[in-house]
Amino acid sequence: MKLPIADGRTIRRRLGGLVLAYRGQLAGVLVLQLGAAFAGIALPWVMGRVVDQIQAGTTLEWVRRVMIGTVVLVAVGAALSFLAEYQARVLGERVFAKLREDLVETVTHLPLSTVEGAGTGDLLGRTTHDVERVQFMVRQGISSIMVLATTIVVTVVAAVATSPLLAVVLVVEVPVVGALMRWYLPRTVPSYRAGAAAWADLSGVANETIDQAETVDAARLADLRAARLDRSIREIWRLERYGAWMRVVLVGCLGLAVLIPVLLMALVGAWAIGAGWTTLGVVTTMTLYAYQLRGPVWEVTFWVDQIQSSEASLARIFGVDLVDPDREPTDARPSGREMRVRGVRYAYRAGEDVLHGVDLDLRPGETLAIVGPSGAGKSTFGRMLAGIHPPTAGSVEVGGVELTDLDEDVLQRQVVLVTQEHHVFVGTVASNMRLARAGADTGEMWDALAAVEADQWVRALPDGLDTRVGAGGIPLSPAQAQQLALARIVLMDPHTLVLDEATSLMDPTAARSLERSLGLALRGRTVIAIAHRLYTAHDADRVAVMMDGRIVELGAHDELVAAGGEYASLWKSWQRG
Ligand SMILES: Nc1ncnc2c1ncn2[C@@H]1O[C@H](COP(=O)(O)OP(=O)(O)OP(=O)(O)O)[C@@H](O)[C@H]1O
Repeated sequence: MKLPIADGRTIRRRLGGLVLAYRGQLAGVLVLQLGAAFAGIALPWVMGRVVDQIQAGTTLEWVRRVMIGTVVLVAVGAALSFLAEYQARVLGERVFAKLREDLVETVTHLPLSTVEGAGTGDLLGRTTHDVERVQFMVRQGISSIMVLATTIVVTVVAAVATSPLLAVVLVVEVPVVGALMRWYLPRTVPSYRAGAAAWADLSGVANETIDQAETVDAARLADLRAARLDRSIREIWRLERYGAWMRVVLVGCLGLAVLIPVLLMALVGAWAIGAGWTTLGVVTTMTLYAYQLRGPVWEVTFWVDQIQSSEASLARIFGVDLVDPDREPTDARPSGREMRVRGVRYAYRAGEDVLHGVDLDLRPGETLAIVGPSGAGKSTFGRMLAGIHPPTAGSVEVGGVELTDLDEDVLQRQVVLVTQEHHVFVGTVASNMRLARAGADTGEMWDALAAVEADQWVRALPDGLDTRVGAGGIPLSPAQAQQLALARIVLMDPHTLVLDEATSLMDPTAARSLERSLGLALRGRTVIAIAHRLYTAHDADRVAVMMDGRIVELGAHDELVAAGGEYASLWKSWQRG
């Protein structure tokens, strides 16, 4: 399964939305650029007048005055250009920031099942490589394209006003440039798209290999992974080389094409002067206009190329938005803490159920251990109970409301999944805590840390809550990272917790101190413990035995042992060690 890719219409609609959102600033930039463009066309016009006046026999004083005026005009034009460029760059940065913020917002709310199905590599490629590819376009393209558009339009209008006849020469290059682009684009656009996908593939493979380095080492997969990376790199090399070759050809041909109007203007102008249709001054002005247009026309093709190459990346960035949500939250609010599971089924792949109609009623405040052999569906069921995956069929309700009808803020105050992976995010201790509740104040954070006995080591950090931790900051031990995660749970304050192997990866000493913290975090909450060691089950109020995606036994430890069923034999064999 791949993440969707946006079509041309969606890209235009999204870009149009961005432009609309910044229309005020855009209009401001446009006014400044128009001013700069008018100053730009004045110079050739003045030169033409000077030539005509000199021919007619003017005074040196007149020429001197005109030249001083021209210098002032150029200075004003330069100042306007600077302001326009500055404002356009600021605008570019704003639009790019908005694009990134929107993407982060979308990505952080993607249904987990979609991300898992598509693989994290694809998403990573879109949020890194594709964003990098469009950033040049958005940050610099906006200002450059606006400058080009205003310069070309104003210059052509001025040329038509100066000499409609000679202005025709200005457009002779249009069909030539058009033909070049028609040759170039259909050949390169598909390679841009393939290139974007190949880069995403490369980052996915590299990321997966680094992430799973231990597995790669253990299974001696290094050579296979290296060969896989080589394949990706070779494909990128092939596409990039093709793209570079096409650009070399295009640039060479364009260099000649943009010279056509300048040469032609001088030739046709000379002929028109000879025929008495125009003056040397007008031809001077028109030749200078043709010369001035050379750069912008060249640049337009550069930006058309950039737009095409960015379009492939934009299609992938905006495509993330097209993922269907796996739930539609409503305003419904639970009327109690009881959780009720009815007929829950789940399939990672269509038609292959790993849960086959599970029923369960949880009693508020109880501890329920779920035990069973590996692959029985315990973790999958835990994710249903925490509202992470909506069930394929059936329902999981809290206080009479389906978990998937609750919006994220409400859901995390009801039930939270605690896994064995506790990532420390780069940032301060406080920012790590505020992931649980953005508005938490310092007092609440200290209370939460104290609740899991983590306040002492946080106080001992150089800047307390404001100490930077994680990669690049002060490294935290696995136990500290897990305590931080538990403190986050205290901040979220859900009434129910699903624990999936919460302490199994710890070394025994760390595990004991952590279990104290865990015990403190669990106090007063309903707990569903996915138990991989049966003493967790022994201490629980009730035990559910899961086999092949079904709960086959449910009751207190002693009752189940006495009943002599599956649990009794599991318990016996576990006790034997
Ligand atoms: N992301 C996934 N994609 C596809 N199949 C999956 C995925 N996760 C689990 N499964 C499959 O679903 C079934 C139930 O797995 P689950 O992890 O829920 O069992 P478990 O009882 O928690 O096992 P364990 O104790 O080994 O963690 C297994 O057959 C497993 O291979």
